[in-house]
Amino acid sequence: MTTQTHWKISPKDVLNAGPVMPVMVIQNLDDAVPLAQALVAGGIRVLEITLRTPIALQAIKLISDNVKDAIVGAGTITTPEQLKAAEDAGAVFAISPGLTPKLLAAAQSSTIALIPGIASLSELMLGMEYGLDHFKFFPAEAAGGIPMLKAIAGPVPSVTFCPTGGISPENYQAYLALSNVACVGGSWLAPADVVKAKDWAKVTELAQAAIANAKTA
Ligand SMILES: O=C(O)C(=O)C[C@H](O)[C@H](O)COP(=O)(O)O
Repeated sequence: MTTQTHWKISPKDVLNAGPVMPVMVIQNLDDAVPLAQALVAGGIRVLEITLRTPIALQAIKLISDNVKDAIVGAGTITTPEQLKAAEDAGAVFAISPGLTPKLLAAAQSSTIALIPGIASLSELMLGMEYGLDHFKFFPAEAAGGIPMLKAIAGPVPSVTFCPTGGISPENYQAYLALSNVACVGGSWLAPADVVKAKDWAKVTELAQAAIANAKTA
């Protein structure tokens, strides 16, 4: 198995840093630092900033430079060019919704960790051929949810997942209880309306609740 010893952080450390990973869609650059600070204040260190908005790379740079306890990752990475841009902006890991041989190959020579998404056994096996054993499971609910993860644990027990897509306060504890799940991802931790209202206290409250309820899972 190839090991990515040159990555700034290991996918294992990213997925084990906490039970929940917020999927952040930042529309206004002014929101980037206060939103990240609010999540960190609530006990969440690993942040996924999606490349869904034009200012996402600037947001990654601002948060990396100004929120010292945050472990900053870029989401929605689909190409080697985006991986490079995320690396240049200061992200220490990248998450992709899926995987391609081109992206997997580019990650081998990147300094930042790639946590690619899979939704099938063949995609998983392709990622494993590149030495990976930590993946996003996306879109979790639509791609088979908990029964799918339990089924994968049969033939491939050595792989760990961060299920994302359709995860909510109602179902995340059941995912966390699975042997092959280290954390879950979701946009519910940074809801668009709460961010728009700049209600940072609410963001901290959501983070604290997610962590506290994960412990009782
Ligand atoms: O943009 C990306 O990088 C993605 O891959 C998708 C996100 O992780 C999910 O869309 C989050 O799903 P929800 O929590 O159901 O909103």
